[in-house]
Amino acid sequence: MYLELKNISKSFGEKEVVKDLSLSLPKGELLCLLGASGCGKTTTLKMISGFLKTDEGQILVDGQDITTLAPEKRPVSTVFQSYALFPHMSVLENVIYGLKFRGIRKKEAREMGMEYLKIVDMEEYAGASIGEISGGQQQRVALVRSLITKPKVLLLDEPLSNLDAKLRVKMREEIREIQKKYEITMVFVTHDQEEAMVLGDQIAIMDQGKLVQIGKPEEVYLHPQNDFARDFLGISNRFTDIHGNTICCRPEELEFAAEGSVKGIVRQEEFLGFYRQYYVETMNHEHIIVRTDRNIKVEEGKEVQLRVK
Ligand SMILES: Nc1ncnc2c1ncn2[C@@H]1O[C@H](COP(=O)(O)OP(=O)(O)OP(=O)(O)O)[C@@H](O)[C@H]1O
Repeated sequence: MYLELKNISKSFGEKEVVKDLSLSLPKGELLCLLGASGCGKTTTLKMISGFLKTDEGQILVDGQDITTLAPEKRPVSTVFQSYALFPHMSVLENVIYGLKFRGIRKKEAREMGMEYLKIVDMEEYAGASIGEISGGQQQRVALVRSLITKPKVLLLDEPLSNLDAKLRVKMREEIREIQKKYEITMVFVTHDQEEAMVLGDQIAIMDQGKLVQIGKPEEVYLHPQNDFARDFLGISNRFTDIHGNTICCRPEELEFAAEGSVKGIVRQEEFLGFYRQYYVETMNHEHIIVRTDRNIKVEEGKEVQLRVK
């Protein structure tokens, strides 16, 4: 494995924020670290980058134990949520900043910088100041600034959270494309489940400092190991059927039927373009979300029965 976290833990005072966390990632894969606010994602990332010391455990990159190395000695680079670009420098100067400390001559560094700006289609902005470029463009600059030092592992801490919904989708596609093309090993922190599913070769779900499950998006979605993973990744229903059994299923796994396993009343209907979403209240006052083909139209207030497909 290329990146290995072995039983790492971190406490702040009495509070244990990361608890005995182990995970590994092959070279060239993108891992999405997914979890609710405060579950320890950023703390985990900071331990990999070296900005925080681990209390326990080991971190290995490409077989090298980096647990006690200073941040600048680690073959790791981070793209922060705030981008952390230098406002008084031009785009190009920002991109080549990290090369200064590597003994690369200015001329060569500038040539490299232009090459990297080309990757994200930004070479014409080389001389612009940071304030003159848009949020999406700043994101691109932050990305290539981290890539230019050729880190073995690139860490991204909610890098898209400052962008509007449309740009987020565009930028995540760009990041994925670059990641695949250059076979970069990445850890991408997000609390957006859709982002995690689209981007990740692997998804690691964290809860209260612990790893709940790690696997391919499909694996985690279709075979959640426990209730937390099921509820966290995608929408999940839990209700009691007419035989008294507890049923857990996804909205798309249910359909309206003449004779189903649960009865209820349609409380709300939503048209979402390529599907319809229904909110059904059962006789036991449990709430179920159902997603159907958009051609299936049921009036609000109607009594219905549902069946697991
Ligand atoms: N330097 C610190 N000192 C004390 N407590 C801290 C420190 N850094 C983080 N914490 C606490 O550790 C917990 C985990 O924080 P962390 O930033 O890792 O969470 P997160 O999963 O990245 O959350 P978010 O999605 O909101 O960024 C939080 O309760 C936070 O308040």
